[in-house]
Amino acid sequence: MNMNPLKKTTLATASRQPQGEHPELLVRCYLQRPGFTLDVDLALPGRGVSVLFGHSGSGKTTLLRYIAGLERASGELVFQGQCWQDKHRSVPTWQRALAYVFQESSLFDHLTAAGNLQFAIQRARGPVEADDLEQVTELLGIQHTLKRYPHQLSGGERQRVAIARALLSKPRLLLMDEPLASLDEQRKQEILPWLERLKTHLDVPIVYVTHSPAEVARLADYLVALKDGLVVASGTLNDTLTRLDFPLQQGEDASVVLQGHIRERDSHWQLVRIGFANQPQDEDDGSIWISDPACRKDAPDSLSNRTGNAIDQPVRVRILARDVSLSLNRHDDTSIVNALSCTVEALSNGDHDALALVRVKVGETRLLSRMTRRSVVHLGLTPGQILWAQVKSAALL
Ligand SMILES: Nc1ncnc2c1ncn2[C@@H]1O[C@H](COP(=O)(O)OP(=O)(O)OP(=O)(O)O)[C@@H](O)[C@H]1O
Repeated sequence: MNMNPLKKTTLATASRQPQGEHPELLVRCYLQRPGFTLDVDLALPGRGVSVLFGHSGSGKTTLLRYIAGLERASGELVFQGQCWQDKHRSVPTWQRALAYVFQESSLFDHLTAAGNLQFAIQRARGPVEADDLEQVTELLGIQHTLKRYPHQLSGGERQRVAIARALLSKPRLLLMDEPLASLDEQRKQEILPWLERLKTHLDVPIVYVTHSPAEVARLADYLVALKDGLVVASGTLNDTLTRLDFPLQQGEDASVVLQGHIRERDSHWQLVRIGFANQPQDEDDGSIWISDPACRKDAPDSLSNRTGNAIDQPVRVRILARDVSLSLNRHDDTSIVNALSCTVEALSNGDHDALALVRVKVGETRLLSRMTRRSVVHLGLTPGQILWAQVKSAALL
């Protein structure tokens, strides 16, 4: 679906330019409250999902509301070459081509789901064809909800209708403020695949607020970490997650999220090979074997080996730093299937005095390994050193 093909312009100054992307949203914002200052200078890419991540009170919602024109602050805001705010003017929210999805679905209770969608269609920024309505309801899997009122829907269904309503207003930018926050864990797991579909099928850039590492791993293409109103890191998902000082990397959950493709299936041992290089034949950038998701009892049809369409399917894989060990020599006398030749890039102290975090490079792919500082000294690890990374397990997201 291509409801809103994006016009590409290059706007950012070099210092704020997101790598590998055309910046489409330039945000400079300065706002002071008692005990809190938001001071941000960012260039966000014009496609995919940019996640604003940070602890409670770090300023995520305030920044999103500023982009929407709901928060007064000094600064500058330029979206696709259009100035929404500078020191002379502030374009009102209704004139900004955006839609906002809140934590709670905010549907009209007296209207059915279809009525809520019609409300958006009547106020849309451009003509909404019958096809658009069909595509959006299919994309979010809400066809069965259309005749029902909000109180007759589950929390996840209500949120999906709210997202559909936002899309049918034909925004050129979608802002989502913790859209899963009001849902229990099971509902979150239900709705995440729909959000993943959204990002794959939609040409509208999304700015998404969350403090959930799981949502970052599944949805983010570009990541901005906020702390006490300041940007402490920003960049593509892989660049930020492999920074040793990134807030998400402190603790047991330190991990990288790699984007790759299913390259090969071993039906005898029920394993698949995930390659991280762009070319199927190129294994230099790393390639790991994991248990075949199609053989799980709850495997979705799209991954099923019976359909035969899974090879070359793009996937995301999360590898925890604690599941990666390093050794000077390659060992074949181990139960660990994946051994990758790698180069040490950087080392830092871990979240505990006894622990260290080591970043290694396998071709162009970066992994993190969490180990004791004693092991670092024992192996004599230094940047540039060539050794072997053993990946104990990896999760297909
Ligand atoms: N309307 C308001 N008036 C005054 N202070 C506010 C207001 N809204 C938020 N704040 C304060 O501004 C700071 C940033 O709040 P904000 O809601 O942007 O953080 P957040 O990162 O989105 O947090 P959370 O994850 O809990 O939603 C906090 O110190 C908060 O207490």
